[in-house]
Amino acid sequence: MTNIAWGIAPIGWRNDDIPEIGAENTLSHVLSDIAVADYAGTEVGGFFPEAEVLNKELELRKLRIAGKWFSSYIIRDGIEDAEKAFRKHCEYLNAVNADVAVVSEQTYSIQGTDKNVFAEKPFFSDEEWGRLCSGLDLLGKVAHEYELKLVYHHHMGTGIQTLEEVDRLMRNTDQNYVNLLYDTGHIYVSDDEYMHLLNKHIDRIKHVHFKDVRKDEKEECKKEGKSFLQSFLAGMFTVPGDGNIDFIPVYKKLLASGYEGWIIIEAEQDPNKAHPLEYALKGKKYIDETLLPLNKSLTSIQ
Ligand SMILES: O=C1C[C@@H](O)[C@H](O)[C@@H](O)C1=O
Ligand SMILES: [Co+2]
Repeated sequence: MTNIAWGIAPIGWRNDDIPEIGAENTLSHVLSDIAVADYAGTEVGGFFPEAEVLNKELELRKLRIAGKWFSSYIIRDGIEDAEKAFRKHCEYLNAVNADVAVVSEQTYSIQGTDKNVFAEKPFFSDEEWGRLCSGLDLLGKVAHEYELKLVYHHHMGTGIQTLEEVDRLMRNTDQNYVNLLYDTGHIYVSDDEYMHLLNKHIDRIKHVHFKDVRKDEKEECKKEGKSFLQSFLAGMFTVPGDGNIDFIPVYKKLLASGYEGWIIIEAEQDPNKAHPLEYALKGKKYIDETLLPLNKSLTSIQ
C-alpha cells in the first residue's frame, strides 16, 4: 500500500496562460472527464469558481483538490504585498480542502511572453536571491498556519529553473517551511535530465507533477527559439508514457523514499490537437499498467 493519490491538472483542457484555448470546456465537462478517467482529484485552474460552488461539483464526482498555483512577486512588490495575497490564497485552499500551495516567483518571468524560453530566462542578483529566500520562508510559515504545505515550483523561463538554481533555493530556505514541487517536464527541458534533482532533493519533495516531454519536439522548439507558450502549443509536452521521460526509475525512487502525497499528471497541449479525455485516459492506462505494478516491489522490500 502507498499513500500516493493520483490526479490530473485541468491544464490539458484549459490553460491559464492562454485563456482562449479550450474555453468551451466548462468546469462540469473537465471534472466529469477527470472522474471518467478515474483520477482521485485535480488542481484548481484559473477558471474554477468560488469554493462553495466548486465543492458541490467535486462532491458529486467524489473528487478532491490537491492545490492551486500562486504567482508570487516577492522581488518585484515586496513581501508585505505577497503575504497579503498569499493569505487570501490559503483561505481559498482551506475552503476547498487542499493540501498544498504551489508557489512560483514570477518576477521577470518570461513564461507568458513571446521570448525565446531556451535562451532568455531571467537571473536574480544576490540581493534579490536573499529577499526571495527570506520571503519564501515567511510564506512557508503562513502556509503552515493554514495547515498547508508550501511547495515551490521550479519553472522554465523563470529565475528558478535549473538544477543549480533549485539547489541554491533549497540551501537558502528553511526545510521546515519551504518544500519542493518536482516537475519532471520542466527539469528535463531545462537540464536534459530529471533524476539528479529527484535524488538530490527527495527529502524536500512534497508534491509532484508528472509531465512527459517529446524530445524531438523539444529540440525543434529550441532550434527555432520558440517561447514557452509556442513550445507547448507545438506539442513539446504530453502525458506520461507518451514521451521520452522514463517514469519507471522516477516512480521507483518515490516509492523507495516513502513519498506520500499527490502525483499530478500535467500535460499542457493544444486541446484542439490533443483530445483532453483521450490523453487523460492514455496517462491513466500508463499509470495502471506500467507504474502501479511497481508497488509490488515495494511490498517485497518491506
Ligand atoms: O504547474 C504548472 C502550472 C502552469 O501554469 C505552468 O505553466 C505549467 O507549465 C506547470 O508546470
Ligand atoms: Co507543473
